[in-house]
Amino acid sequence: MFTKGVTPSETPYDGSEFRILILHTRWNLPVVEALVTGARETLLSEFNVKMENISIKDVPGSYELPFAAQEFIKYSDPKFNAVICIGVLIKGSTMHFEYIAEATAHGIMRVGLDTRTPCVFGVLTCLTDEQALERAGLGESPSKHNHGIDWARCAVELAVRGQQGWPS
Ligand SMILES: Nc1c(NC[C@H](O)[C@H](O)[C@H](O)CO)[nH]c(=O)[nH]c1=O
Ligand SMILES: CC(=O)[C@@H](O)COP(=O)(O)O
Repeated sequence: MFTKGVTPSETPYDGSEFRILILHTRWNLPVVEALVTGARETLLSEFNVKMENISIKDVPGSYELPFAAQEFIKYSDPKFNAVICIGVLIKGSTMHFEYIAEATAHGIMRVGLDTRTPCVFGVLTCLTDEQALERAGLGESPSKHNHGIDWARCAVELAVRGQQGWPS
């Protein structure tokens, strides 16, 4: 078994001039907060994003992430180079989870495509609490890993490539 996560790019990406929005839910907040910390610390330490250029905003649940991301992108000036949407969905006993997971994934994708601002899908879709803890780097599992780290890497890479122009 290996720890899942994105290997850092061989290209040393510089995020020192970027403005990044971390938009997170208040559902399942203890797990979400660990993911936000993982993303924020990676932006600061691995990519030199300036503290004052990281905005952290919250919404109630994952279903609200796409709409809020769209509005923040539309009304922010100067604009964000990337948005990291963070939420944690945990399966309950109804179909609620399936509808929200599907809508949130499609919504975040749509906001990214429509606004041409990279929108990272930082939403865990877990069947158990333990799965969520493990993927936020919490709990006792030996293979625990904080996916916020991966989402920060993803955001900066896409922001750099957007700035350089994709064909290059
Ligand atoms: N059950 C979870 C939710 N549900 C709430 C919805 O996301 C939404 O806020 C509500 O339906 C109002 O529009 N949200 C999560 O982020 N995680 C869950 O496990
Ligand atoms: C509408 C809700 O948040 C809730 O009733 C959904 O229930 P479950 O998470 O058990 O599917």
